[in-house]
Amino acid sequence: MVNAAEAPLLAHQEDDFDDELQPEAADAGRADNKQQQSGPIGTFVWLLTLSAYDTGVISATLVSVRTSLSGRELGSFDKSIITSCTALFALVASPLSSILADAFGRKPVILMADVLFIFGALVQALSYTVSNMVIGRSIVGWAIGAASFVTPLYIAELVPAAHRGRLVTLNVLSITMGQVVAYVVGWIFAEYGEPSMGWRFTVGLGAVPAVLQCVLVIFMPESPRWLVKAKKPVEARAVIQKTLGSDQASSHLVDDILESIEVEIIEEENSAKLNSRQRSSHSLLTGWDNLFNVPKNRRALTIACLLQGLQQLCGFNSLMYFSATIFSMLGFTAPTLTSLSVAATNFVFTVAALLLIDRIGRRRILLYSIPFMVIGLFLSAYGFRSTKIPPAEVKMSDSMRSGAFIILASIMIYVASYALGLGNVPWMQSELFPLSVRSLGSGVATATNWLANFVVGLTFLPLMDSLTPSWTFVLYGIICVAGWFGVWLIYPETVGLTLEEATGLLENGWGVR
Ligand SMILES: O[C@H]1[C@H](O)[C@@H](O)[C@H](O)[C@@H](O)[C@H]1O
Repeated sequence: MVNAAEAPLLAHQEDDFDDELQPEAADAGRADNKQQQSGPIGTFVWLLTLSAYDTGVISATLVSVRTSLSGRELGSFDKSIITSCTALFALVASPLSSILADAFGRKPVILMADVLFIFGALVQALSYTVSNMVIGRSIVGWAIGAASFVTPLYIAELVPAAHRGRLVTLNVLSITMGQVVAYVVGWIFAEYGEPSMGWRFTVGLGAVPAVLQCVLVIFMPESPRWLVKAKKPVEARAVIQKTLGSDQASSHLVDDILESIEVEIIEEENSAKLNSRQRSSHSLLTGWDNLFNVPKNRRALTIACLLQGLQQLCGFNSLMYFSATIFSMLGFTAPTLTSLSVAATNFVFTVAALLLIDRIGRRRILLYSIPFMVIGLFLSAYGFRSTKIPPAEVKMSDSMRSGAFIILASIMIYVASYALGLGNVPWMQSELFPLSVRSLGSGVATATNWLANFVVGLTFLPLMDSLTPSWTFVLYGIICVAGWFGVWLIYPETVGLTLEEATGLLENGWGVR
């Protein structure tokens, strides 16, 4: 997802910048944060859960749809396409929305995403054929791609400096939280709703946070950074004044902040010009050239793509999307409730990770947690092997039940260890890149994430059918083992380093000692 890509980048870079230039400004910002957190921006940040609702909602939907689409039970192919088209369109939409956000501002793009969320939710809720559902999920994919890119960017540009550093944290938290909400809603409608209608409410409810966000956005200001870039300093000034709270913000402080934004934009433009002159190529290509041909940038990109690719290819989202399908196949009587444990464990251990990550370190937390993912995957493979999957009409025997519980327990081990490491660490990607290629590098790594997400969503059920469930889980286990060696070989520890030190590590090699 492009979501966390830009946010941490701006967070760190502007944190340092503001703190260096005007200590009092940063202090005032910090004091002001406490007020901001509970204000509209706090609400706004939590509305980020919006894009995640739509990734979590599919699990319960797939088992509740039954024959309401195209008048037949969904096959593996239907389920795979319905699920993965969302990731595919998100992948295309995020780079496009970054162009729109530069041309027209952040607010119009957020509004556009909200309209797409509402429209997509309605199309899904009113679908009577598989292809209509695919269209609805694809529209939502566009919305997710745009929202996950522009919302954190907008918040990062709007909130006072000291608040921004928390954005990576909040972002992953709100994603996993959105998935929990979607699972709970899915479960309630699957259990208590009218069988052929419940799922329609589950997907349709995706429109509600979008409507709320629309209303909120209309009253929020445009990003001051974008306004300065668009040569509208007077409007930018008014926004800064407003976000600082008019009583505290002396005009001196507002001028300082405005000036710092202007200086930064001029520096960016100058360095872009200089680069393109030095390399005598078109400026659009310079960034790419820098990213691929400067060894330390190439190393940073390799690491970021390895981590993002591994985050998806380890198979986690196949559980996020299909856990209810798996648990109903295993004969659990309330599969949507059982699968809620996946989303809830993911959320709880994400919270734990965020408390631990700065103490244990990124490299170390990955090296410790991935082996437990492998254990969880191999144990579930064993569980699947020793459990005969009962035909739908046959009641479960005790041995079947204990096999099913082994699978459930090992999936929990896997999910918890995923959430502790791989679920979070890749989103710290921006700290690997120097400023000149930070945004581009994070964007490419994020695209790798969506691409791998798409591949996993598309192939999971066909793999379960053709390879058997056991071998599918073994395959994910092997990918994790390979990934562990990759991390061990090339991912240096960056915890506790300044951004310059972190990017400096990759100057003459991988920086792994
Ligand atoms: O960091 C997030 C989180 O782990 C989510 O639970 C998962 O669905 C996303 O794909 C991932 O990017």
